[in-house]
Amino acid sequence: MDRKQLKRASGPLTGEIAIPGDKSISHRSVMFGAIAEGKTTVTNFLMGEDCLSTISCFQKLGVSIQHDNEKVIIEGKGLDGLQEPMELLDVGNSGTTIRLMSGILAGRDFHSTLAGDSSIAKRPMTRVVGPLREMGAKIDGRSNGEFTPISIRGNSLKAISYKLPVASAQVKSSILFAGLQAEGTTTVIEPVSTRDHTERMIKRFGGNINVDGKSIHITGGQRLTAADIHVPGDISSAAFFLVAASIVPDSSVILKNVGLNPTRTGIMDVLTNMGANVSILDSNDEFEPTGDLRIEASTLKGTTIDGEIIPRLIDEIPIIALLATQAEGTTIIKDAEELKVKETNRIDTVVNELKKLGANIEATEDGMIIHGGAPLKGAVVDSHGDHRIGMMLAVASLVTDGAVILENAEAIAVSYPSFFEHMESLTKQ
Ligand SMILES: O=C(O)C1=C[C@@H](OP(=O)(O)O)[C@@H](O)[C@H](O)C1
Ligand SMILES: C=C(OP(=O)(O)O)C(=O)O
Repeated sequence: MDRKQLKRASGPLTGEIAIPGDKSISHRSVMFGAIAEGKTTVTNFLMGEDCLSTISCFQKLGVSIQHDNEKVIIEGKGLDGLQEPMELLDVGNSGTTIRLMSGILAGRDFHSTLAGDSSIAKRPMTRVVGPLREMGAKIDGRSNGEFTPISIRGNSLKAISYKLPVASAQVKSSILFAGLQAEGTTTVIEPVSTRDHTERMIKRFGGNINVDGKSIHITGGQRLTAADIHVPGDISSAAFFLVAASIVPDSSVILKNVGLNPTRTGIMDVLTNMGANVSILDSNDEFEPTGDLRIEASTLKGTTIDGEIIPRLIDEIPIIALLATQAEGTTIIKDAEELKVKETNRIDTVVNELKKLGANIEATEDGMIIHGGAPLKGAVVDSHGDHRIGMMLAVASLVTDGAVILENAEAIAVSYPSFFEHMESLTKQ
């Protein structure tokens, strides 16, 4: 357990940093590289613990994967190249790993067992187990497959048409991976659009996928071919410094190489609505759009965040809650009940930890209400093993009167191992 003492910023945040690779895209680059035919080279891969769990699971499935810093080389032998693992597939803390891999394993004719840490053990799996069983996979697990460990005996699959009960890119992607192996055309219908990295990557690896509004169609039996992937920086990681520079007076920071896929840029819309001073300096539209961002401190006002924007910023809600404590007026976050099934119940952890710092914040059934302007003070706070809560609290320490002691700070390595280095580089005068 790592206890870290953090201090208020002694001046503005200045300088520039290159944001590390996107977690969602890094996971998918290994998954597609492993099931495609040929050598896939991935650059700017996120060396966070979650993505390393994905690499280790595919190595246990017999895939040769080498990595050296942010470069990963995967020798794909097609879906049929995956082999029955001799060991448990340990997904660590990563929901994306277990949910997406389940879709791949559902169509493989062998047995595998997946489990992870104590947080994964509490996260719901029926959302993927249900549709994968409908397609023909045999899956069992604790509480009839709702919780890990889950074991999968893959099978020949049949296509389904599936209306997602929750807006979840993980569930969508899991079914698309199974659909790639099923007989016929699988359709997934989303209630609200979610991140589309899987769809983009299927095309990048030479596959066919048809997106018609919120309906996505994929035909089984396709063979994918290796591709080179340069992973853009993670906007969900950039979000912590977008907020830090917005709330520490006189700051001016440049964040290089940030992924700007429109299904992920809800934070930019919220910053703009709240009066933040953020601009895109230079952008590039490759298979995933990217750009450099400039952010300067400004006066902020409260806003309402609800409806279709929620999946576009779901992982940024903890840091948006902190932003709202520094704004004039009230911020209301609604339609975000999915926060309850993340690494922690992020409605409760955000509210409880920010209250310890003196924030005027209350939990609601599907979000939270934040009354801005209450001065924040030092306290002992806890990430509860949730990387995004840990980083939000570390950013909060820049504006508290008095030191913040952060318990379980090590969780941050799940998605942003160089977070404290970057924070130091921007805060040193
Ligand atoms: O597909 C992905 O890479 C992710 C989807 C989201 O989860 P849900 O699909 O459960 O909303 C997000 O919270 C998670 O961090 C990554
Ligand atoms: C929810 C997250 O990830 P996962 O579901 O992959 O654990 C996250 O990174 O905030």
